[in-house]
Amino acid sequence: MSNSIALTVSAKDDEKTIRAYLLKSVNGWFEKHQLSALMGPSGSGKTTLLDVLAGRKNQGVTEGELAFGGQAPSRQFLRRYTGYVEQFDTLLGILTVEEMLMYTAELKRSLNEPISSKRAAVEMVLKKLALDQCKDVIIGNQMTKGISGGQAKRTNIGIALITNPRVLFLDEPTSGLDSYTANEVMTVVKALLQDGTTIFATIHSPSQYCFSLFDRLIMLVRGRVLYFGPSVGAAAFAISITPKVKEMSAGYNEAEFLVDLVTEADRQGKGSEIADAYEASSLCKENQGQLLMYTDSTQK
Ligand SMILES: Nc1ncnc2c1ncn2[C@@H]1O[C@H](COP(=O)(O)OP(=O)(O)OP(=O)(O)O)[C@@H](O)[C@H]1O
Repeated sequence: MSNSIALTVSAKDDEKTIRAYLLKSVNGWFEKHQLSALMGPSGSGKTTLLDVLAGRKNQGVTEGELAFGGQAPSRQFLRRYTGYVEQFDTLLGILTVEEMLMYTAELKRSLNEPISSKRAAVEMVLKKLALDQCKDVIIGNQMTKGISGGQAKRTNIGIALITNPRVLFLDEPTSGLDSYTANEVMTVVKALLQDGTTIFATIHSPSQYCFSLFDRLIMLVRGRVLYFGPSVGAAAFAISITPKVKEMSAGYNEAEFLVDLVTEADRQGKGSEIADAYEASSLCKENQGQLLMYTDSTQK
């Protein structure tokens, strides 16, 4: 749950140092067994919000309230129970997929855990991410061809899964993938919810199929929320509060049009107008009411 999250950094304005908002009044909640998307134009604050939620932001001043299961997260909690998958692969090209996961297990799981148990954890991750078929293939690099782009994304997710996180943050899990492979990766991610994991992913322009896999969506413009709610109905709502700077022509899917529309409106200087319209909407009031109930119930 996040309540009134704001992040400011120092910036220069006419030689004066001011506080600039990267995030402002960001409210929302994410539930287990749910896959939530974070969308918005480039530079709208998606990675920044993901970093704040995952406790990885060490620049600027963060304000507001952040709770996991009703409690403010400690550093240990975040390290033990959350996993973060960065946009760019952090894999060692000389290892095979299985070796990479085993290396991570040795590095991140308890020193006292027997090797057989670490091996079992690696096998489980290989199975969950449908990586068993390529477990003995070298990861590779620009010079030596190894596993495919989709397999590399899944291996990267596997690294985060090795410690059994309860909350998984994914930054652009489909970037650089063709739509078939992107859909395949997101189908595998969706299946991870069965264990009760909460998954939150930034995503740029998802295919219609990929968008349909998301349960909830939070959409940002200029570091402010313009939609928070179920992904079904998101497009209609966001389109209703966004100035009509372009038409939905044939060939667009809803999610793609939504991002293009908001980006175009923002480029025309109407970003704050859209965020104001969300804040004045009945949806925002309902969300605030729900958030209050969450806060009250966890404080009792
Ligand atoms: N330390 C900083 N000081 C000033 N501005 C910053 C700092 N860090 C990030 N920004 C700005 O904050 C904004 C949000 O950046 P962020 O990376 O979160 O955007 P994004 O929505 O993830 O973008 P993209 O889709 O292009 O990855 C950008 O305009 C960026 O330039």
